[in-house]
Amino acid sequence: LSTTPDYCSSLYCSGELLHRVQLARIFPDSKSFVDLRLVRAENETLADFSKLMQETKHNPSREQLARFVDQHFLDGNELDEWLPPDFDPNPPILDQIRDPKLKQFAKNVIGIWAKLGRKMKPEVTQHPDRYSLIPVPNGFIVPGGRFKELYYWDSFWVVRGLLISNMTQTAKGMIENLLHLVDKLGYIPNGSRIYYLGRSQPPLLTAMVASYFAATGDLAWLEQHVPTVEKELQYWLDKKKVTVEVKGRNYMLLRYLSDRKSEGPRPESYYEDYTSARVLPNDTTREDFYMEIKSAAESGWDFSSRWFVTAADEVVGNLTDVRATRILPVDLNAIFAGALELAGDFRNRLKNRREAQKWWSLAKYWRSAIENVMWDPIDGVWYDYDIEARAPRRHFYPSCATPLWTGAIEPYDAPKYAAKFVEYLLSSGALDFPGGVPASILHSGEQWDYPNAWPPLQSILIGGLENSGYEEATRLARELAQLWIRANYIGFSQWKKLFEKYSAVQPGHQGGGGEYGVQDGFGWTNGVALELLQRYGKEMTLDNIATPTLPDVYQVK
Ligand SMILES: OC[C@H]1O[C@H](O[C@H]2O[C@H](CO)[C@@H](O)[C@H](O)[C@H]2O)[C@H](O)[C@@H](O)[C@@H]1O
Repeated sequence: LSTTPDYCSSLYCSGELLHRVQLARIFPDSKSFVDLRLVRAENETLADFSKLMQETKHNPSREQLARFVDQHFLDGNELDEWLPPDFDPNPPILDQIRDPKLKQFAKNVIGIWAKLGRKMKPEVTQHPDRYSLIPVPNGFIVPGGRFKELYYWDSFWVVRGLLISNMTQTAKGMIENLLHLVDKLGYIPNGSRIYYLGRSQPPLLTAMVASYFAATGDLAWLEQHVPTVEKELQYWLDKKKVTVEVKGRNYMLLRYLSDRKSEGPRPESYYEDYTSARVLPNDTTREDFYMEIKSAAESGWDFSSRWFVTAADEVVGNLTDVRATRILPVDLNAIFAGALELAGDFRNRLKNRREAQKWWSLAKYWRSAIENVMWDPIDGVWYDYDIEARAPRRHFYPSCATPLWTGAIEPYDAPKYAAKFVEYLLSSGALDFPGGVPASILHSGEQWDYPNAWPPLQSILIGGLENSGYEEATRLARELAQLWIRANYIGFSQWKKLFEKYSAVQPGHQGGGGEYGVQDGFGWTNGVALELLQRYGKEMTLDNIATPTLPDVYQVK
């Protein structure tokens, strides 16, 4: 890893070989090819490919390319299945769950940790140049399905679920893997593959460290890792900060922005990006498109109407309308404001008062920027802000609850915000679905839009309402938690699976849309289910869950 640059320059990320193989559609999922390992060194593979190109007069057939791949690449198989040593099928959390069916469900969810554990094979560290996988020192939990590596923001809900399951060592190992990546690269890539270099994901490392510290009180561990935590915060400040002028005042906020050095289509979705870009007029617009797409992927919301800016100001566009870099996202900034406050808390615990003050005042600044740029006092909600249009993006997305979730508001203001926010939510139509709160109420065909309901978004919305301390909000939080657990339970009873995303319209059914089939496992789904069962399991029963009646317009035919 010491030789890994901060963006990817190998054959896994660019060049003729990648281009030819991905466009030949040898694999139905573009990610399959870039997950293969090399049989021989990269330069030898490229030399053989040059020979093939010469022999075929630069026009190899699909069969010739397939044969080349077969001879020069192997199924990665770079991870061993790993039973986390602290796995306990019956942790104490189960005693806190009243309903016997839900208790059994929680036990099943916990059992899945044993199936999702992976550890790097020693060969990966010995020959890192033959793999797209980035080595990390400890065993970890993968999301599941095609996602067989570590993902940054997924890890937040996985770590929380592990802590609830009493798997403190595994949680610690996962966080230390992420810290290791910051030490080596200066930031955490989207996932632990070199093709994800140059883009990150929502900055939840500080919150993970806080969760681990809250669970263990391990001050020596905190002291050891605080500099790395701060290094990551500095990366976001250095690379993604932008100044925006609103009502005559300048504010500094963050946006998602992938590294310009990472050119071309996303390697793991090469065919999809390359074909989307075909309609664009020239290389410059195509490069801009690739950069916007990677920046949107950095948000974790890949893809969503959240990032569409259409010429005719239509709500729903297509992927060439993605303009993520001009949008200031509520969730990113609220997560960052929360992280700044936590960094101050860490320094305070370590008695570094001056350092603590520095982070706390930056956190206060960020909270006030969020309030001034994103809070809409009339609608009673936080909106993403479009820097170029100099206007808020007035649509419902569950990310609007993130300031309440991360405490990115002044504590004394929480009930005031929450009262208005609850009114907004109730009138938005977003709570009218029996299978959970959808990612939006806009039907774009993208996976982070209606009708998909995502586990992390339920966690943010429910957690935000709960944190506000406002009675009506906490009541709503409880109802939404019941609805979500019911949907998870129905799905598990029928398919014995937990999905990456669900349908908000048909409780327990898998979600759809986007560029790959739905995956199961699933890391963050397990984590969120356990979080809600821990918080509400004492009173929650499957019998007292009222199902909202779906408005006619959304009925499934
Ligand atoms: O291969 C397409 C995209 O897949 C990932 O995104 C989705 O899965 C991740 C793992 O669960 C999740 O973190 C993300 O929010 C999902 O949208 C990947 O992160 C993308 O970069 C990739 O292009």
